[in-house]
Amino acid sequence: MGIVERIKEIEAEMARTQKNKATEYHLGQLKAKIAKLRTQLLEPPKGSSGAGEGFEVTKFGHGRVALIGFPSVGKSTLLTMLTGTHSEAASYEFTTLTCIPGIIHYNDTKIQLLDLPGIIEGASEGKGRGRQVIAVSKSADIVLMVLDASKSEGHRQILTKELEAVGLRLNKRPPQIYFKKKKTGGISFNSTLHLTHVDEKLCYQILHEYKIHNAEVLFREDATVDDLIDVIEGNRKYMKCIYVYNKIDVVGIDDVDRLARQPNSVVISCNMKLNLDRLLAKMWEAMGLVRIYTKPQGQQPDFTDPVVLSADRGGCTVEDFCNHIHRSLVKDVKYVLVWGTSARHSPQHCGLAQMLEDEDVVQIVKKKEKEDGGGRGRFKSHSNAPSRISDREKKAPLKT
Ligand SMILES: Nc1nc2c(ncn2[C@@H]2O[C@H](COP(=O)(O)OP(=O)(O)OP(=O)(O)O)[C@@H](O)[C@H]2O)c(=O)[nH]1
Repeated sequence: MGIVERIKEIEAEMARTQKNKATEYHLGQLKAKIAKLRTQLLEPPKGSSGAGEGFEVTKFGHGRVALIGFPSVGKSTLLTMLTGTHSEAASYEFTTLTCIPGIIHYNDTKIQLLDLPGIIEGASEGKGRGRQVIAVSKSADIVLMVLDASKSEGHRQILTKELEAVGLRLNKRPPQIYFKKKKTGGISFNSTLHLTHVDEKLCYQILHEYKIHNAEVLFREDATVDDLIDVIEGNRKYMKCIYVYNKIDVVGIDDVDRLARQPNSVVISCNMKLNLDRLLAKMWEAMGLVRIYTKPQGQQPDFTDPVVLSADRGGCTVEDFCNHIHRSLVKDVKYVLVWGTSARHSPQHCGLAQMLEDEDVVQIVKKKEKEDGGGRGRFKSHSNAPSRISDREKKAPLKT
């Protein structure tokens, strides 16, 4: 029997089983069995990267956004509108067969937008191009789920289910469960609060299903069995998702109003160019990018070419900023001067642990320079445009 058939069989058994206190252990075990089989199903064939031909697109820019949705909802039209890159759009389904990248220029940053083939129900079982689409989506920072405003609301649920089945968790944060496998010592089960969904016995049974006999488990929130399985599997991807309802030009104002009020949703019309700026603003907000402008000593900040940091990738402290410029920079930093919303007063003298915020301006004062020149210190040739800064530095008077 194939993996898909085994999953279906277990799902049928779960549907037949009544949910009550007596069956919860059995149901928990069945859930763990399904999770294990799904992980097996998703393992890429040996020797392949997971993506397929036409899907291996090099990462570019400061972030990556994937467009996913059913066929003919307007993904290609949206890519063309936002990036100017032409992606085949037509009124028949499955016009896009591979991954088409485009670049959005927004707020001094470049964001890579990927148009992907429409996915269908059963994508999680490898139907259609589902497997490749999902593999590429996982490589993105956020997902835009494009939906047809004139079609059933059920589409959103079906897509979310398909993505959940392959380990993508949309608009959720990782469960607050500490889990560590050990070599000896048995299982230690603890919680910092009263648990209503999982008890020690259920936890033991699930771990047993994974053949884990020595581990430390600490619940820091009232998590569910599914959360525990997610933590044990350890391969879940937690992503922000914006639900983009396209084609609002063909639905009534009441429907538009209802859709627009849902959380994480934006209503747009590509054909009439409606609300695209709102979509860009929402996308920017969800990506959580932080632009830091560098200021050479005695000169105006360089507002053309920010260093772009992200809390999800690498972090946003002064140390992360320095590492982004050059790995060896951190050990030379005496302190930094920060102007902007993260500073309590302008400029603020900060250390490496200071959290930076979007549009802060940073000047680095190096140890050696201070010692060498008594105030002649300056931030040299470590920005994204080194030659330009050092050229300007040569001419400019050295003020803070
Ligand atoms: N009424 C209306 N039609 C739209 C809008 N945006 C796109 N369309 C139409 O929807 C059809 C499908 O658009 P595509 O951009 O090819 O859709 P897709 O999601 O890329 O489709 P696949 O490549 O099959 O996955 C085309 O005929 C578009 O003209 C819109 O805002 N309003």
